[in-house]
Amino acid sequence: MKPTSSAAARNELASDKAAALALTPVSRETERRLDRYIALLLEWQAKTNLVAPSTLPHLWTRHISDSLQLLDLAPEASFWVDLGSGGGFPGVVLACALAERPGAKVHLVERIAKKAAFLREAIRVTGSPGTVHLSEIGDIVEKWSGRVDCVTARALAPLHQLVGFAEPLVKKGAKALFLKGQDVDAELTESTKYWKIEPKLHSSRTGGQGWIVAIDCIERRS
Ligand SMILES: C[S@@+](CC[C@H](N)C(=O)[O-])C[C@H]1O[C@@H](n2cnc3c(N)ncnc32)[C@H](O)[C@@H]1O
Repeated sequence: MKPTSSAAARNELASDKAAALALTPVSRETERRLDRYIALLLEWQAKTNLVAPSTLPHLWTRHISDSLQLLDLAPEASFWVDLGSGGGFPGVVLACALAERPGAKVHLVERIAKKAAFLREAIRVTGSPGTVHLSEIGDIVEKWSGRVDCVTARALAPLHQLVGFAEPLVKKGAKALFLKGQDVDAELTESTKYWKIEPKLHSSRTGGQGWIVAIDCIERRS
């Protein structure tokens, strides 16, 4: 798909944007930031695979709304850590949405240099409160010293691994919010072999078979 060269593709994306903003409304300022982010993502997508090409016509509903819906599950959270940010979902979207909240900050952790470079550029062009860490997740979460209210991950790893990644941050008081697909029950069963957790499941507002797993407390089984 070549969205910028096709009027039909532009129209499709515009109607997808309208559907997404009806589902997860944002302020005018946030919408402008998200527009800049999407424009950059489409530019970079030609040289770096940031999202699955099949999802390009539905960038707003599949990726932007999917990310924005997390805000309602942690309305007071100002300090976020997004693990394995890739093309910026949900991290960059959250940073765009939190830009008007004084003092808010989103940390984005990504181990691939090219993707981290994209994330830095996305934070710059959107003027959002984000910091990109080019790092392995394991290296950074163990020595995290700042405040963290919420830790997120999407399309990163099976749930039992995500719980392990998030454990040091949840022990510091963070709530974990993981975006998961239809196999969430099997992933929860597997996770409880290794971890004592009391997850809350929220069905995704973006349709399909998606779930958000919210976890406030993590203890390793001995
Ligand atoms: C499939 S992508 C998902 C990206 C994004 N969260 C999304 O939903 O579109 C997973 C990303 O996590 C990064 N990643 C995987 N394991 C990681 C690790 N141990 N430390 C840091 N980044 C990691 C990968 O480089 C990749 O960019």
